[in-house]
Amino acid sequence: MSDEYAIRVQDVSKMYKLYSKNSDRVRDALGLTRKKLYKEHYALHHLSFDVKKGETMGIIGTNGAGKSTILKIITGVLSPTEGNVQIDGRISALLELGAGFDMEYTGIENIYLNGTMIGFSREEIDRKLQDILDFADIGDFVYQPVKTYSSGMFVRLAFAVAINIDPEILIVDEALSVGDVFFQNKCYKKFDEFKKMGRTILFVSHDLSSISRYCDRVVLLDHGNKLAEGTPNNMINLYKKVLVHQVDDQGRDVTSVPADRTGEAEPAATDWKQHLTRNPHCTEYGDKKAEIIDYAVLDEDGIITSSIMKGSRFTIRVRIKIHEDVHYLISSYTFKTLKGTEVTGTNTMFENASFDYSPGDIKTVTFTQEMNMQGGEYLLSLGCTGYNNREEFEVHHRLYDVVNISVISNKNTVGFYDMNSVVTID
Ligand SMILES: Nc1ncnc2c1ncn2[C@@H]1O[C@H](COP(=O)(O)OP(=O)(O)OP(=O)(O)O)[C@@H](O)[C@H]1O
Repeated sequence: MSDEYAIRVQDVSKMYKLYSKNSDRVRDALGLTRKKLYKEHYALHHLSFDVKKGETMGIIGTNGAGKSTILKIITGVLSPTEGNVQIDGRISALLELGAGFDMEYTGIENIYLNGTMIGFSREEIDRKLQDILDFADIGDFVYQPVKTYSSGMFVRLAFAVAINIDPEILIVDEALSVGDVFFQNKCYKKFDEFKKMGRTILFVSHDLSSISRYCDRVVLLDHGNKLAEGTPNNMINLYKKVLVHQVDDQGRDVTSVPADRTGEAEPAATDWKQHLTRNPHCTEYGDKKAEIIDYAVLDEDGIITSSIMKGSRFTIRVRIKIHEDVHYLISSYTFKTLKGTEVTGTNTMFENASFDYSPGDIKTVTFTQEMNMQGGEYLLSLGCTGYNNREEFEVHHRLYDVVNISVISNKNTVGFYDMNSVVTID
């Protein structure tokens, strides 16, 4: 393999045999029949990509896309059905929580166990021990069996071992999401140091902000196939379309989404919401004198999506059917954190956007604004309320926490909101 590459994945396929009965598996294993007793399931299909030395490569894709499978093949935990993988450099992998750890052993014993598995001598591990303990920062718990650890402590120790044994290639699968934010921050700092030292990182995550912030290139997998490979932002945009089924198996756009930006007459019937996953725990109520019949969240390219890049303009669109004579109608939206704190929101009354309507009308309300919330997960609520002719407040239709919106960010500040400070230093 040329010196340029740390990892070369060449035409790798992984097929699992799926048996409908356990007895079929046994009969097949014992060679008792010539009949094919299983269905073939390809977790990976002719996958090829290269990771250059010094690169941070991300792998993204929906659940079951094959991300963990390719990492396990690269680290040698699984063997491919076809194809091959070439590695140049000492690998340290942080895959599933617990892989390579013995639950009955203490933290210290596991450090030695892992170190020796990777090929270090006891003396070498002795020299690294303090760094590992400092990084893990789990105090006296290192003397306890790891089965007593919380998942957070566990990942601290596992990451501390993985990163401090001086690997040339670091492979991380999602595990960081378990730690608290400060520990995550410490790990990402270590990533930066690592990158500066010219080391290679292969990184799987559902956290698109981290992918955007740390990766040089990204491979997008879907159902075991490589859909595309490219810059983080291009791949994240394509992934957002995969999430709402707007690409074919070659990564091409296949749906023209009806929520238009052209100002043409609105089509009578829309079904934007089918492109978004509705929160199964959404609370819905109201007298339905006016009803929210459809809604969409669109990114700056007019694509319906539940992931918005921080700093970009985006749109919330709501279609309301007016069933009865209502006096003063208000359409609103609110973003909340997953813990239920309201972060921001507005409505047509605050925005002085009153509108005329009559029973039987369908109105589309469009809110367009810049996404300035921090990277993270939020719940969007929509409302259609108003005042009757006695000036009493009425709730016509509310969809509380109807969709989960991810804000993707490669810069975070403190709190919920970014004031976009301009900093100068004299
Ligand atoms: N031991 C197994 N036997 C059969 N099928 C398997 C096995 N392990 C994984 N698969 C299948 O292989 C496919 C890829 O799985 P993999 O875990 O690599 O996906 P992933 O992209 O890492 O998903 P996630 O994001 O949910 O972790 C899935 O369809 C999964 O069901």
